[in-house]
Amino acid sequence: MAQVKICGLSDPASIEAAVKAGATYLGFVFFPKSPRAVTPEQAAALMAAVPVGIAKVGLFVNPSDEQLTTTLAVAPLDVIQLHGQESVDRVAQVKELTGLPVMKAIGISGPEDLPALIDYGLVADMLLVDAKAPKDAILPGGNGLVFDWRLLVGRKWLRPWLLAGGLTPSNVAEAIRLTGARGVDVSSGVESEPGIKDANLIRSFISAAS
Ligand SMILES: O=C(O)c1ccccc1NCC(=O)[C@H](O)[C@H](O)COP(=O)(O)O
Repeated sequence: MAQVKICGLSDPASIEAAVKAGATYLGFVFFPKSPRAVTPEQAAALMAAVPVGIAKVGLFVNPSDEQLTTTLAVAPLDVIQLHGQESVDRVAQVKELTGLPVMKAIGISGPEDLPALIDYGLVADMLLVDAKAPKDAILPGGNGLVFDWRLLVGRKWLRPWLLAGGLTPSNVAEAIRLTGARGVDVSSGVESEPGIKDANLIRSFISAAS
């Protein structure tokens, strides 16, 4: 079974569904422009119901040191996900500052984006390989866009990685088969509308990724 990260959780019922269905990672979005955004206090309350052994991932976009430290003072995160234009050096700084593993998101739209997988793979603990957001997008992720999975076929990886971008209960099994991904991430593919997770879709997605 592939590891599954359900991203953008903001209500207790969805967290319960994800936990019971066997999610490995639960993602909490600390980016105010997102319809999935939570405050550190809201995240802390939601995380109280998460069993030990399931990683609580905090998603940040170009965070300042202050945003990271004030969030961590309230919300007990296990992993930091960086989903902005953070440089390789900044990834290293965030690891040092927080003492936590960092998952760096890499946006892919074509072969020209693949070298970043090596550059960031040298410093990040994990990679999240996602569809690159359009230039005019409000959100750098969570847009339900698929990239050409064939770009990843046969690739040797320096680090553990999750496949993301437009995954749904209907296409996740084929995405895993084609890319060999051992982990997958989903947000909008398990929502009934932007920011509203659907427990049935969460269960279907995790079952299909098994
Ligand atoms: O989901 C968001 O609202 C979001 C906002 C800002 C930066 C990143 C965001 N999501 C990142 C994720 O990890 C998503 O799960 C990933 O992009 C896949 O999203 P989707 O294509 O909707 O499944």
